[in-house]
Amino acid sequence: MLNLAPKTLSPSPFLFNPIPIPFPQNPNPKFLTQSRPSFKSEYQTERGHEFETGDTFFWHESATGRDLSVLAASLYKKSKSRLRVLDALCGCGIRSLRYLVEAEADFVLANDANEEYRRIISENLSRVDRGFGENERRWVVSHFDANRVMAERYLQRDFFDLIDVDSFGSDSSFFLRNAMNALKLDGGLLYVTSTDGYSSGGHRPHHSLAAYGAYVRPMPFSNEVGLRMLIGGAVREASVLGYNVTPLFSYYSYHGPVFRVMLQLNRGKLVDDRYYGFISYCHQCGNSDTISWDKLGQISCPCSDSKVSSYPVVSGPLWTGPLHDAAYVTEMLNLAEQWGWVGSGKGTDLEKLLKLMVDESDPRLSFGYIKLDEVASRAKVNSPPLMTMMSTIHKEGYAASRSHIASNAIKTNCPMTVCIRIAKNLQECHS
Ligand SMILES: C[S@@+](CC[C@H](N)C(=O)[O-])C[C@H]1O[C@@H](n2cnc3c(N)ncnc32)[C@H](O)[C@@H]1O
Repeated sequence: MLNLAPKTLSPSPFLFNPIPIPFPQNPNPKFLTQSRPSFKSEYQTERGHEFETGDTFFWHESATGRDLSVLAASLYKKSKSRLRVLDALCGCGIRSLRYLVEAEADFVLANDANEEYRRIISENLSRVDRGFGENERRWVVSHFDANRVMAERYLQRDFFDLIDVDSFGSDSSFFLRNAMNALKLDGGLLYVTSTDGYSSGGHRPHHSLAAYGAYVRPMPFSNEVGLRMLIGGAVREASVLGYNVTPLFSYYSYHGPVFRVMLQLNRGKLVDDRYYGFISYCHQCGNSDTISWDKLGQISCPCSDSKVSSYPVVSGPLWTGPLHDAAYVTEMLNLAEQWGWVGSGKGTDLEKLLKLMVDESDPRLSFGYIKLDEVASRAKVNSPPLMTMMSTIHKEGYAASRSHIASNAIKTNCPMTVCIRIAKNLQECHS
């Protein structure tokens, strides 16, 4: 039986072989050597926590991504009364610190392959249990390749409730199999990241095929495709292991750009092909659709007279199901309000984001989003005002919501032809 009690500092007593892997052997050296964001100050404050960043890889633009994961982790702790976290690529350790303080994690293993970060991570985490004896510490720092840490935890049957794989700049698919193996599979959480805007934009389909198992073509809602590509890759990997995946929230940020998804894994039902399939986009008429596996040979588009159209381009397989669990996101919003992060007329970006995520979860909405610039260009009118467009779409009996991904776009089940007609009418009314 493993002792979960707080341990001394690295090298981690959890690991089979406490000899760190030297950098050149790291399987992903490109990631370690890439240029890092620089800051004037070596100290930062986030949600009231002061911490040192020094020369570590730290982006304050990722604060919202950290807020979201801490909220989800805290809800998990409240429902399961336990929370063991692996912060597998921890940088300066800010996430580990926040999981310990805000989500009240019982234990955090803060790992970063870069040994030069040892002092900074340890000092940042020392602030958490200040006043406690060394034996009462809830955290351990290690410096190994993340895949190695996860594989060793799995072999020791020492599982985590939450694994955070912040693989900024590299493919999280590289870590997925080991992360899933090291996760508790009665609802354990896996937070994964991609910064692969080229692949989601359809600019390197062979790479997206290799990394995420999806051949991705250019589509106007490519940033949502990026989230679906990331989830789809995890769905495929999980189903190999006999697990199913539920996205709790999916977050796109244009800083990077970064795609982050919080996935819940459970044993049992394998990949649900209702939610794992193909997406088509017709450049001719602007309509998009999902295509199930059994309809792959019969792709046509409403704008085409012929049975088999040459117009739609197809990407996939991707996750085609809901991007968020609306109930979970609502609980996150309530918790954020309790913590004073939102509410009282503050109208914070986090509040707007969480509310948009709930709106986006309306089951009547189709995947993707329609950019109003595209509607305007097809209708040959000026770009229609977003709120007027949405209310007119509602009046016509369709569902519509704003998108957290693109500010001048709507998610809707309204066909492009109807959007074009509405945009033309709006222009006529105002001229
Ligand atoms: C995006 S940064 C982490 C940022 C941090 N999670 C935060 O929120 O501030 C990625 C980190 O992963 C580390 N890293 C790169 N490859 C790794 C690997 N294979 N295993 C473990 N850590 C790795 C890098 O040293 C870098 O600090």
